[in-house]
Amino acid sequence: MKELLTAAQMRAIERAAIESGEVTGLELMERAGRGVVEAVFAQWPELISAPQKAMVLCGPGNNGGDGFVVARLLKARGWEVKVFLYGDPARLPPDARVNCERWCAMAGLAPPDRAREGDFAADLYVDALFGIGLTRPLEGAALECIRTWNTGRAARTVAIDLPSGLCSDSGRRLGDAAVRAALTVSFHAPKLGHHLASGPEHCGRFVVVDIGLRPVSANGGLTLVTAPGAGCLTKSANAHKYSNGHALILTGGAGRTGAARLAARGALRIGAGLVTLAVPGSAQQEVARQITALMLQRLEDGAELAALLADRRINALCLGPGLGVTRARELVEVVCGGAEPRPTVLDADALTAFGDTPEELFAMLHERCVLTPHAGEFARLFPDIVDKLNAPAVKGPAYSKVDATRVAARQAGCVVLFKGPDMVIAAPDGRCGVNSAQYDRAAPWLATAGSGDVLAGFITGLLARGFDPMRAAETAAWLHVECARSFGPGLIAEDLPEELPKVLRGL
Ligand SMILES: NC(=O)C1=CN([C@@H]2O[C@H](COP(=O)(O)OP(=O)(O)OC[C@H]3O[C@@H](n4cnc5c(N)ncnc54)[C@H](O)[C@@H]3O)[C@@H](O)[C@H]2O)[C@@H](O)CC1
Ligand SMILES: Nc1ncnc2c1ncn2[C@@H]1O[C@H](COP(=O)(O)OP(=O)(O)O)[C@@H](O)[C@H]1O
Ligand SMILES: [K+]
Repeated sequence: MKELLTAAQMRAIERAAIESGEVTGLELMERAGRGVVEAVFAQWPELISAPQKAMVLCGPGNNGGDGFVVARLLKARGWEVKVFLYGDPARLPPDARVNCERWCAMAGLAPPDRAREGDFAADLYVDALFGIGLTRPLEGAALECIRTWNTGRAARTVAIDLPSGLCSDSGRRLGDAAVRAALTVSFHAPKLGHHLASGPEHCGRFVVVDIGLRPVSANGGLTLVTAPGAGCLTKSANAHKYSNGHALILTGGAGRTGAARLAARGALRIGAGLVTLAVPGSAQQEVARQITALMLQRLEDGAELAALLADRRINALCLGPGLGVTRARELVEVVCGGAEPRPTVLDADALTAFGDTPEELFAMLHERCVLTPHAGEFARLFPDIVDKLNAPAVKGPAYSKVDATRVAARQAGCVVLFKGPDMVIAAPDGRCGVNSAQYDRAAPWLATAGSGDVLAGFITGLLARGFDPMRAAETAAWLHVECARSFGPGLIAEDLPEELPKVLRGL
């Protein structure tokens, strides 16, 4: 598990290290600047051989301080470096001021309106305007300069810590402009904003450098979802099929069974011992023609479902994919309303069915449910939360997808998995993970019809295998992205379950 930090947590870690006497703020700033220069040369090796020209835009805080270090290190290598300061040198914080003075002893400073005149076409542009300290939109000369960089010549733009204009805790632009970097170099650990919302689009390539701070676990359980332990998905040698669980997936009527079949295939591939599709009579032939290892059970209505659930070996359910909203509404009430409710994934139509009456759904849900809304479904169930998320971000820290999903999980009383490349998974107890399909894990091929149905099936299969809901959702989501990356271009939803064995072998 890799932690994702808020700006406040990062500051606390830095403060603790400085107060303990382990390191000075000045030394941390030097390491940060050195880390940026090394990352720049790793990204653009063509800059190493001969001195080049750099333009460094420093801001009024410690992000600016890092910029002065970078400027000095490049100049020491013979580069021609121009530094522009947005702010009053006399009001810089102490470490940044020391580095500003060191720079001024070597060369001059210019005001930022000069940084956009275009009289100095640089080989490298360094954004050291704002990092984790940005609290309001860019304005004045800073804004003008960033706009020029974005529209103009600045192909090699490196952002120090965070592209200026981006909120560190939410990944949202404060106001409407933020640096579009080709490379972003952050320190110690990724921040939320590097992975959420517009963050990845602005960061370009993203690198975290070690500046010698000790790992501390102080963030209330917010992690980047990473590979599950190799052992947790194996099957025990002496298990029989029922010890791996029995998942029940409910389908809609004729012509609408594809989505549930995709989910069922996913549940089976991820290792549920048995998977049954519960099908209305109208669709029985259609489904029977399509399946082999999957089992089929005719099921017309809620009364028949209640009777079927007398079989306690059915230990996980999936409702929603292709179910139809009328059937979904009836069946969800049976599944969630009964005594001893079972682990259940509610997706697609099972969520839409309660779009007008989310409170009725929440009243039935229990802590072993998992809701898997995409943005549209999330907005129908949690309109107030989405209003906050959609309100213009003008003040940092801005309301984030993590805030939204955490509140949704508390309201619903169960795990909520909010889809997207910046997927957030939250439990009502505050645990929260971000399954980021970005940077090295980008999986754009997942934007294909039916991929969400497979994800619902993966989660259901893991619930059947006895995973707790939060772990089932995180593990399934991680594997889902890995299947897409492993298959690559041309992926369609059917390929995801078929790619899973290869991904599992690689764990
Ligand atoms: N926290 C740490 O552990 C480390 C921090 N370092 C650097 O320090 C940075 C954080 O420094 P700071 O806390 O000084 O924050 P910043 O340098 O990001 O900027 C904060 C300053 O800008 C002002 N400000 C915010 N929004 C503004 C706007 N729109 N227009 C004008 N002024 C605005 C704030 O009032 C504050 O004075 C990090 O991003 C990183 O680059 C590094 O030196 C390494 C270690
Ligand atoms: N560009 C993308 N990058 C990574 N993952 C994506 C992207 N677009 C969609 N996804 C993922 O694909 C799945 C789509 O689910 P959903 O919207 O429910 O589609 P469907 O209903 O067609 O199955 C989700 O897991 C979502 O997170
Ligand atoms: K920056």
